[in-house]
Amino acid sequence: MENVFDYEDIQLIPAKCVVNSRSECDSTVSFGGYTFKLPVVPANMQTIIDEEVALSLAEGGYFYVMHRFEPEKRLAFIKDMQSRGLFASISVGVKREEYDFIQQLAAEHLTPEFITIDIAHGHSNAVIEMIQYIKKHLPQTFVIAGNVGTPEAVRELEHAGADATKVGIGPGKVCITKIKTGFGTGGWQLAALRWCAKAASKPIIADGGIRTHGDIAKSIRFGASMIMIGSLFAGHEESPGETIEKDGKLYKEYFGSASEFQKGEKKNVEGKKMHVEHKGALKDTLEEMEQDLQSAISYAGGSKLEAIRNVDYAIVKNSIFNGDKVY
Ligand SMILES: NC(=O)C1=CN([C@@H]2O[C@H](COP(=O)(O)OP(=O)(O)OC[C@H]3O[C@@H](n4cnc5c(N)ncnc54)[C@H](OP(=O)(O)O)[C@@H]3O)[C@@H](O)[C@H]2O)C=CC1
Ligand SMILES: Nc1nc2c(ncn2[C@@H]2O[C@H](COP(=O)(O)O)[C@@H](O)[C@H]2O)c(=O)[nH]1
Repeated sequence: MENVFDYEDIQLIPAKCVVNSRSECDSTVSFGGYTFKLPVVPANMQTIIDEEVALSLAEGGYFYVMHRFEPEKRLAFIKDMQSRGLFASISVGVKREEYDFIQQLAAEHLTPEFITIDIAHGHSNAVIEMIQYIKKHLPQTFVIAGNVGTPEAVRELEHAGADATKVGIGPGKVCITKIKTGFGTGGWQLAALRWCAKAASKPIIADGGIRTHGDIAKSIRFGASMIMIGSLFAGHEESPGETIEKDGKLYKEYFGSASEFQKGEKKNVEGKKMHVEHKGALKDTLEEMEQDLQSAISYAGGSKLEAIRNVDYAIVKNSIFNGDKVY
């Protein structure tokens, strides 16, 4: 791979401003037949989202993806969201019981608007078969498949019927895949995104490695339609992770979906737990993200998100760990 870089190695180059105020810039995005306030979605992880957070995001005009780690709650969740006139967006895995679940949804004529197939190594027959199964039984559902890190994988999943693919293997803040297996896009996630986006004919979700709000604009520049974020969304009042107090300061737990804390056992562990500083209300972070993105659009010389896609950029340095500690 040539031209390998990550978020911290890139600066976008400003173009002449065409607005008189940043408030004129429109950060909304069309995705899966809906328009959302931001091209950003909190990660489908158990310390990031629960039913309450999902509800407030959908009501507020934001995209969300519910996690898949309490499978018994999914049916009621879909019914509840749809009875409120909101979209239902859930996650599934690829094990046998997930096929039964899809069949049950079809039998009950319950069609979630979005289903995300959430697997560590998404370039696999298991995911291809699940895409095909969902498309056969729930043809109206918008299927997001992942995670992948190569153009071949994007093409294969799209060809199988995925409506969007999710790119990012190992760049996450609580990820240890890169250390335990030696594989992934950790340290070069932004370049991997660009590589995958060039092959994509459908939307791409950039997943993992976002450390600053500026990284959202950089993801857009390199081909993302939507950006999935975990660590920046951990630590809010509403975040489901446990709150702890240390030396008079409040923290919230954030653990990986492949960590022993999620799995309840030490088998194939590829995630860790950390504590992030308490950050206040989620809505304040979303508002700040919107303002920062509006500002980014103005620096891109436009008034809509698309303006960011065409800006020039400079590669400023190289680093392999994206600012993270190894453990
Ligand atoms: N984005 C990322 O970088 C990563 C994300 N994760 C997250 O962790 C959670 C758990 O993921 P995952 O372990 O895939 O889910 P599951 O534990 O549900 O595993 C899904 C299925 O895929 C099999 N499987 C998992 N990894 C591999 C592999 N490398 N090669 C072949 N088969 C495999 C599993 O079997 P078996 O367990 O027997 O192998 C199981 O049958 C997900 O939420 C995922 O998003 C995890 C790691 C990386
Ligand atoms: N390798 C692992 N990746 C994981 C795990 N749990 C979640 N994830 C991925 O991380 C992103 C969030 O990244 P962040 O940098 O924004 O914090 C999430 O969406 C998953 O794709 C895990 O246990 N191991």
